[in-house]
Formats: sequence, C-alpha cells, structure tokens
Amino acid sequence: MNAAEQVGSKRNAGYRAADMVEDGMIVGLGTGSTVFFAMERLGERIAGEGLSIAGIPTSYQAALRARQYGIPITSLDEHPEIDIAIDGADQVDPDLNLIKGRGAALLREKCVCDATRRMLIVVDQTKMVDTLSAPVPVEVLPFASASVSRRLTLLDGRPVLREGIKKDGPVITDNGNFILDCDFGAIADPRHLEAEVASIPGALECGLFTAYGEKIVVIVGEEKGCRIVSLR
Ligand SMILES: O=C[C@H](O)[C@H](O)[C@H](O)COP(=O)(O)O
Repeated sequence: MNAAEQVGSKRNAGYRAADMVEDGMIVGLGTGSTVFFAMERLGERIAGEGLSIAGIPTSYQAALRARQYGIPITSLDEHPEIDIAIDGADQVDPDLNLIKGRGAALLREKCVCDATRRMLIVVDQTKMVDTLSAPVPVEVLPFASASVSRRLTLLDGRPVLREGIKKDGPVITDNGNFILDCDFGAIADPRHLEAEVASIPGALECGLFTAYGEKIVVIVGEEKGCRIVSLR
C-alpha cells in the first residue's frame, strides 16, 4: 500500500466510525492520524446535520483538533461512563488485543477505553496482524524509569527511552511522565504480559489493551470502503 492509499484507507475508517455516532452521545476522542479523520467527519456532521455530541479528548492533540472541528468538549469527571469512543491502534490481533501508544497517549486512552460502553478502533489494513510484535510503549514515572527499565529487561523486554523530536531529551507525556518503548518480540500471551507490566511499581500504564475485546469493534479502512471486525 502506498502512502496515498494508506491515507485514503484511514479516511474511510475514520469516516465510517464517525457515522456510527448518534445524536446526544458522549464520545471518547482518541489520539493519532486515523482518529483525526473521524473528528473531521464529526465536525462536518455537527455543522451540517446539527449533530449534538460532546467529546472527551485523550490528549492535548485531540483537544486542539476537537476545537478546530467545532466538537464541544467535556471531561471524564463529568461523564465517567461514556457511550462510544473512537481511537486508533498500532497493531490488532485476531482476539482484538491491541498495541497502542505511538502518540504517547496510551494512559488516558486506556482510561477512556475502560469507561466506554463501545470502542471503535479505526485502522488501515497494515495494522492487522496474527501476533502482536510491535514495541510496547510503557508510560513510566520519571523517578522510577531506571528501575522500571530493569524490571522490563527481566521480562525479556528491551526498553528504550523515547526521545523527543524538536526537543532535546525524553518525550514528556501529557501527564508529565516518560515513555519506554519495550520490544518483547512476538508476544505469545499479551494478557499475561500486560498483567506483568502492570505489576511493576512506577509503570503507570502500558500500551497493551487485552481486556476489552468484547466491546471493541475494529473498522479496517480499505481503499474502497471498510471491513468491520468484532468478536460478536
Ligand atoms: O498514543 C497514540 C495512540 O494509541 C494512537 O491511536 C495509535 O498510535 C495509532 O495512531 P495512528 O492512527 O496515527 O496510526
């Protein structure tokens, strides 16, 4: 798939997800290039049809984009239960386990994923894999980055501190933390690995999402249209 085809696929996925949003819904707004197309379409629907929704952004980036598209913003404080969320992913396996966090928004994204009744994951076909194997982003308390790194190594991971672009030194997340990108190779048991990482003090969250398959609907954008994947 060339770059233009990939953009077209992402747009198809994002637009389909936005068209599944209904009037009056509280909508979790994920982070990343694919969700942007969903937000663009939501903006069109708000302006064109008078769609009435409120979004909960998972990052500064999502909040800025929501403002750009005229999507009213609310918060998880006001709506601890969310109707629907739209988010991207870096990899999706056949059990709908995910790796997320290329944009370093995984901590808030997992909070929103946990709080939502229905989770729409928008991807292009390159993200669909048989076995998760991308490096797993782990958001870490800066105080504990060396000790978390050591513990990840004991789990046979190879953690690398994520460096900023147009900034010297590490990426600082929207929550003021660091990201360790941890390569575990092919992940045989993602649920077990997620639990192992979660048990490390100072590892605040990791980009493995393995507990939400039942509420996830994956919208796989293709050059012409979309394919829907769910466990139900
Ligand atoms: O932190 C970032 C998110 O998990 C993204 O949703 C994920 O990395 C996919 O991003 P994109 O749609 O740009 O590939």
